[in-house]
Amino acid sequence: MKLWVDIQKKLPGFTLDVKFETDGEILGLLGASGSGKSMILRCIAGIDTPDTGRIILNDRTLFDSKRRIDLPCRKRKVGYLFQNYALFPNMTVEDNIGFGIEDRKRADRIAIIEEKVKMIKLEGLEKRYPNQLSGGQQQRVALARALAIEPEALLLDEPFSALDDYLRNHMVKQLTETLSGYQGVTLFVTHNMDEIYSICHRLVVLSSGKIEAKGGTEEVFSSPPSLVSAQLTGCRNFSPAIYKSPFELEATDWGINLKTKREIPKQIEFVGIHAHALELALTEKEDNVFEGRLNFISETPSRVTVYLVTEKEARRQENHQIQWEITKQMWSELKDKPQPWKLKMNPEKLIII
Ligand SMILES: Nc1ncnc2c1ncn2[C@@H]1O[C@H](COP(=O)(O)OP(=O)(O)OP(=O)(O)O)[C@@H](O)[C@H]1O
Repeated sequence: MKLWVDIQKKLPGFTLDVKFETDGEILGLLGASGSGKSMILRCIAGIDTPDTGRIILNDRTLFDSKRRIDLPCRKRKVGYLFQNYALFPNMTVEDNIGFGIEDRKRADRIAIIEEKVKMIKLEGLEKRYPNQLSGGQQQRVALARALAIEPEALLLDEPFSALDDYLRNHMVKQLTETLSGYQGVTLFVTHNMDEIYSICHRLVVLSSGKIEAKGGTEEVFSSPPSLVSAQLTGCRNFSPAIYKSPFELEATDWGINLKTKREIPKQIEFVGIHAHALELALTEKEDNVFEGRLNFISETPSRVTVYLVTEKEARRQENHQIQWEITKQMWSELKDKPQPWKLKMNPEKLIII
């Protein structure tokens, strides 16, 4: 199973220009709103047409501008799960699922619908209309409809964006289970990095219609190659950086020198560290220990984000904050300890850009 995409499309104020390929693993497309994620899916599905380029699914050319090939949607064998599910409101669950397979023999069609209803665990609700289903159930019907055509590629466009947190976690688990039995290519679009991290093995990071990073999900999250890809994969702490030696840099906004595990290129621009990767220092002798003072905190029900200013920055009366994300438990142990606190940036966790 293989999908190969190399497409360009120009619109007023926006240019899409991407090239990537993917096989049977789930590929995530991560990008901010307006970065071109849906447009890529629409071009693969045949709903939108690139200006130039090629799209090849397994050994079939879906689109080739030079050879003037542009297969219609229904011949592409591509299943599309839209952001808002786009179920037909006047059709029952079974008719929605069977919509794309009306050309099949009646008995086959009934068998496929039955199998898909079972897959999404909606037995007994076949005669219901979409407005008689919960958001999560509607989404499962939309997934069943996309899979009923037995697609070689499945395109999922922000399938969880309309769900609340509880249902979202539940659906992520369910979708992963359903997809584990699916043999085709899957593209999963979202701007939610947690979803990408838990669902996708590989990742393409998009910004303004261009690819900022691609590779294994873990690898891109731990070593994003650009500032934008680091931000999109959740890094909130950055400082401009100056090369000092192959394994030492100066983080100018934070007023500290840092040792690194990875060799630093002379043209280094930024250093970053994830908010959850900061640690309390156990001894002064460790690498990359610095002193920080509390500026303020923000809380969620389970985590606390501590906004710190390094001691040097405080003296310079600068205010480049460092975010440190910790558990509530850790915060309750930390908050009454005398300041400045001694923290460290583990050399292995530094992101070098
Ligand atoms: N028909 C169109 N005419 C002009 N510009 C368009 C058209 N369709 C999309 N765009 C622009 O193309 C860009 C990419 O849109 P796209 O819907 O692919 O973004 P996205 O990354 O999926 O965003 P979101 O996460 O908000 O859905 C946007 O800047 C959008 O305004």
